[in-house]
Amino acid sequence: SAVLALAFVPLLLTLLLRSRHLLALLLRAVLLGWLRDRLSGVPREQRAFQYLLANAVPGDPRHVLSTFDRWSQRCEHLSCVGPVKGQLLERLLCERAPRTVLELGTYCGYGTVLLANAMPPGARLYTVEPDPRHAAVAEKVIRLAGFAEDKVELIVGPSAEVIPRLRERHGLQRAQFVFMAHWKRCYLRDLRLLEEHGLLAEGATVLADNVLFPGAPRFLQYARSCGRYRCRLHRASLEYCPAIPAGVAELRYLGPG
Ligand SMILES: C[S@@+](CC[C@H](N)C(=O)[O-])C[C@H]1O[C@@H](n2cnc3c(N)ncnc32)[C@H](O)[C@@H]1O
Repeated sequence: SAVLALAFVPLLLTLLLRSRHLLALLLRAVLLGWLRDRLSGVPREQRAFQYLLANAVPGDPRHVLSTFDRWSQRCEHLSCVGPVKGQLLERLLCERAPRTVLELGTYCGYGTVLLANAMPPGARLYTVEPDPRHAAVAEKVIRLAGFAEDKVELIVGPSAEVIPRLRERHGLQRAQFVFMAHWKRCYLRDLRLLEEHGLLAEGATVLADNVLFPGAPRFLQYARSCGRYRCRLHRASLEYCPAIPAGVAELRYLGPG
């Protein structure tokens, strides 16, 4: 049995070597974050906001974003879209100039600030976050970056409850740009909800983050096969982890068909 056990050593080493970046992420983002939360009694999102307050220039969205990036790269990992995929978002927003933008999954407001900064003048952004603690941080970050309620509206609640009442309660007739960055298992359900409630404008862009890792295979399969979208996959790396490959799906809504 000792010989058998020894035979597994190279296999184990190979597995460890291959998944070293994932293990490092797990250690940094989950274990260390949890430990710091317990020791300090302050959640990491609040710690990030304190860093922003001390270092970011109020009213300067670009500076707010770069301060966030510094925090995530040097101090603690945050699951924000980050600067690399952020460039793709900015480019698409510039090209498409949407008047109405919807973000699912606000977290600390990084993506919200990035989107709001790249939208054309007069455009309106609705962002949805179910966790009240994250929403409280995001609200402060959005206002710190200089965006008022008439430009960016933060809606607290889970997407499945918020989407059906977006029109009546929040006045969103149709979204021309949707950024999905919440739980991957909700992507397909929420895309279908947006379709059912007629909330996607014809030609709308739906950008879905991290569809390869952690991954949203059913969403991708639906988007590619239902005939309502033109799909493109942008290969990138996971936020603040250049060694972990990731992908962003860009969907162009062709109409109900
Ligand atoms: C990866 S973070 C979003 C990052 C953010 N878009 C950014 O770029 O800074 C995912 C967020 O989705 C939120 N979330 C989870 N389930 C959700 C749902 N059903 N509807 C809306 N947001 C959800 C989580 O609470 C978390 O804050």
